[in-house]
Amino acid sequence: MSPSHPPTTVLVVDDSPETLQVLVEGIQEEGYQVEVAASGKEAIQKAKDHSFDIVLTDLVMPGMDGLDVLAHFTQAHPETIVIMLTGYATVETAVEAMKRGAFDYLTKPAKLDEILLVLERAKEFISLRSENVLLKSQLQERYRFDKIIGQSPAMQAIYRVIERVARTDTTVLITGESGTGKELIANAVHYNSQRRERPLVPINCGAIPEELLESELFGHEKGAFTGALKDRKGRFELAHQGTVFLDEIGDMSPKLQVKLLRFLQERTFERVGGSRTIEVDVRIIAATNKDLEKEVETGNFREDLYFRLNVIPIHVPPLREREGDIPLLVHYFLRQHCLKKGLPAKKIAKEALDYLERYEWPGNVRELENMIERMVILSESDTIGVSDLPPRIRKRIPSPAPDRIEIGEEGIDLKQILEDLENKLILEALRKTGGVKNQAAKLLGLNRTTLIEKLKKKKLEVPA
Ligand SMILES: Nc1ncnc2c1ncn2[C@@H]1O[C@H](COP(=O)(O)OP(=O)(O)OP(=O)(O)O)[C@@H](O)[C@H]1O
Repeated sequence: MSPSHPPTTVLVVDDSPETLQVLVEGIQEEGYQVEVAASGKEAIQKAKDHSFDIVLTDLVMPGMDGLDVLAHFTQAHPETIVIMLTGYATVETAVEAMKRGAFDYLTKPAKLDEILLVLERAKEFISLRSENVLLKSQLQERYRFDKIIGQSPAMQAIYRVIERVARTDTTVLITGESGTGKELIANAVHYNSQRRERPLVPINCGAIPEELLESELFGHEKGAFTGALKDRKGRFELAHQGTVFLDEIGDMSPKLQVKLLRFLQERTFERVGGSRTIEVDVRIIAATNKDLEKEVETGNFREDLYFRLNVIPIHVPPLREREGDIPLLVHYFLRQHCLKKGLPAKKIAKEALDYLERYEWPGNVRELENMIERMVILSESDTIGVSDLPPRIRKRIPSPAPDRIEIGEEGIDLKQILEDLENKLILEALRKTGGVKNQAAKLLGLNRTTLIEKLKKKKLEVPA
């Protein structure tokens, strides 16, 4: 353990004060924080107020003996390490103590050196154990959102919201362009919540005609409409104690918006064609790629429903705005799709990856994944190169220079011309991206720091 850790605490339990005196001084000198107890009873009392890393106890004591002390600590303070001190006559009992969970034993009269050695080992054990706990929790951390790839600040902020919101039953509204991973996030919220053992029931409100959607959501009674041959539970009932994921909520008809609003307010509903009021306990996660605020303004979406849904908003940014996530996703999908197809793992050439990083990805992660899947199948070599990329991604910004430039007798200043051209292109990229250096750098095929260095060197002003 490094010196910055708090000192290891040791409780020495012995009924003979002389032994105690010598032991305590010696152990303290080595940097341990030592407490003493003259009986098992006192030890238990002390452990109520302090937590000890290590208990060093005599085996034979009047009243509670060392085995009793051991039994108490393994029960009440399983983290504490117990070491037995024993005379030759009771070595067998000490061995028995080891079987019952003691860390080690020492025979009396124990030399201080021996004691320190055992303490050192115990300390090492404690340190390894806590490292192990840490590693395990880091693993959990990693696996918690194992299907969502991305380390950009934007994604990290989303992970933090997921974590916080998963612990509650609050309604969540996930917005973002198509293919940004909204459904994946809805899944993460559900599977990290206390409802994880109960169903997550998704429904795409945009894909189902209104009449059908109503009965899908709320269920129907026999005879409610032609074709309703028997009673049927809706998704809300099926999701009882779980989560309902209402995808494409922005496409819901005004009539259903009213019914959904009532459900959100009262948590009760009637099946289509039914009069019995049904109560269910579900958490609602809704998602849309529409700008709901705009939809509210134009009267397509009820404002009151919008407020009910937008309790915790999660906005998923488009892929082109997630700094550094594209290479992570590319490698992840390459691995996944090669594995799925039983192919040896393929790599991607740096230059090809550069193109992918510069592309705008209007279809976001879905488009990226589909493209990688196709390339895995189509590319014949084990490294994907620029020629394997679809033409739309390979296209370059058209060169602003004409095909042929005359050079007169007087010659030209090549350096100056190139410098001017470079300046113009940099300014154009900055103008196009509203001065956002990150995006401008991408347009220019530079990394951000290179662009910033160039701006500084050339003393260029970022256009307003
Ligand atoms: N961060 C990510 N890491 C790994 N895979 C992702 C990520 N984001 C999206 N995907 C994958 O991309 C595809 C599209 O994601 P998803 O369906 O969650 O998007 P969406 O925003 O709900 O899309 P839509 O609005 O069109 O319904 C899925 O196959 C999903 O697994």
